[in-house]
Amino acid sequence: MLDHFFAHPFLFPLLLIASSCLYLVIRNLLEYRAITKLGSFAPRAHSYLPFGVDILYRTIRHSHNNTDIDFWEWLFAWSPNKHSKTVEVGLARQRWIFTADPGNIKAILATQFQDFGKGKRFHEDWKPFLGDSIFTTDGQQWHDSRQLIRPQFAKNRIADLEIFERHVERLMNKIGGRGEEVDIAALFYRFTLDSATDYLLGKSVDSLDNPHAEFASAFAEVQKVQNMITRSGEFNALIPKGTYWAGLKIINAFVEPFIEQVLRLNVSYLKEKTNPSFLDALAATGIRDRNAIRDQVIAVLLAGRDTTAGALSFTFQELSAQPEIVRKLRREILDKIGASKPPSYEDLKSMPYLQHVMNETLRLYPSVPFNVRQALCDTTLPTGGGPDGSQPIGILKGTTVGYSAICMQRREDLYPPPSADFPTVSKYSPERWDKWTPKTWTYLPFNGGPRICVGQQFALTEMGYTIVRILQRFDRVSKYWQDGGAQFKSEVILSPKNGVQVGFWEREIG
Ligand code: HEM
Repeated sequence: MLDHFFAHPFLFPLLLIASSCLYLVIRNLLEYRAITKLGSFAPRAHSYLPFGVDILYRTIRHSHNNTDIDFWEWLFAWSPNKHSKTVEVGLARQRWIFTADPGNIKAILATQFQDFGKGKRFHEDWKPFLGDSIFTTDGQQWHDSRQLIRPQFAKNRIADLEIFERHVERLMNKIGGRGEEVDIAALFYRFTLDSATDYLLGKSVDSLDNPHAEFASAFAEVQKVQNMITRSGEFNALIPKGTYWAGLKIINAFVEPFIEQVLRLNVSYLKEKTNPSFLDALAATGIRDRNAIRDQVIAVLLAGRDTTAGALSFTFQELSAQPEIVRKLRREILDKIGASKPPSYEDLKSMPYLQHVMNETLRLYPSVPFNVRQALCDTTLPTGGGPDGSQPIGILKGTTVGYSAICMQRREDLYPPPSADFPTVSKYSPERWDKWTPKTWTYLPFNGGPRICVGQQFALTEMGYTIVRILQRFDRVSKYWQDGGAQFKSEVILSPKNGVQVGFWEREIG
């Protein structure tokens, strides 16, 4: 037998290739049978190279050019039915589904919540940064974190606006009042870091006053590398991680003394404490595990900081381009509380135009534009399959499903036709909210279902408070940023690509 191999040197490699091909054919057949037993296939985006290498290259190119939205639209164009935005792709031998259909997103997030989760891979990739926190886990582990964290965002906890006042005052002191050019986005990122650390730990990192503070730089670096790790999937071992480990050391060294301090206090004292920080409140529940506390605090910091800063930045980008919105918003603010009194939680809620401005920002610029879930069992998605795109799609355990709030919220077919009251979808117009409410599951800046953003009210309060205080002091906003080109980038969280250069004009007193 061995003689044959030596006599025919190509026999062994040929046999190897043939058996690999046979294995692949059988595997694909079995997979095909399993999927068709559950439902249909979605229209497929074709690749012209093995393993979808051309599509992988396309993803990387679009991500590099900050045109991810164009990549998703390119994918959706493979669907023959223009009202179905669900397609599938084979990437590195894995089947991926991409969707911007409200029915499918509702299934992933709510009606079939148990079937889809963040998955093992996400947990592993994020473990060094966020451990076993609310952000990285599924099932019981996630549920326990959610139970622990949710009460900290109850109305009575977020209606205390003292913290925002402290930091917004500092923010405004960095803005000249004679139209001087300032990158307001850069200031908002420092402002939300300061207010979030103050709220979470009871002590701010004060990055508005010390922009190069070690913590701020370390946090930014860790986020950047984490994003690269997440995007590179199977190949993440190739990402250099030196600055990542160094950054984590700095973050932990900053947070740990606060944890040590709070753990020295007894639970009954913490329960009675007036104005407790998030950390105090966590420790008051009796939790004593240092790592668990650290993970939850960092997770909430990550979830709450860039999201709110980005949304504030886009708001002022749009306000600077449309002075009539600034005038109308100021009128509402002055009528409601005047030019100097800080707004209360109730004041903010009773300013409809302010609420419409924030809704409109999050419609065009949802902070988490692209998101992903993994099928935790064999299941289906309700729509997008079959020749006319109306059949359920069969989904096998482990399939990755990408879904996009930004693509869905920019779909013209999900809105009323344009009219005098309702401008085209791409226009920033808070007025459209006067007589219109989006159909359910078509507007999801905070996600939906059991995993809906736990900080939604905190975020809207912080944003509203900041907008009101700025417009009480300044009555005009000049636009210095340039039109054209990609205006945003999406490294997990959407942010303005080149900052937001504007100028503020202090109102004349007297
Ligand atoms: C404009 C501001 C914000 C937006 C648009 C936003 C949006 C979102 C979205 C889309 C998710 C779902 C992520 C996922 O499951 O994959 C989420 C989750 C979360 N958000 Fe927010 N967020 C904002 C601000 C905040 C703030 C200020 C906090 C806290 C201070 C916060 C805390 C959280 C937490 C802890 C989760 C995880 C919830 C869970 O998995 O159960 N967010 N947010």
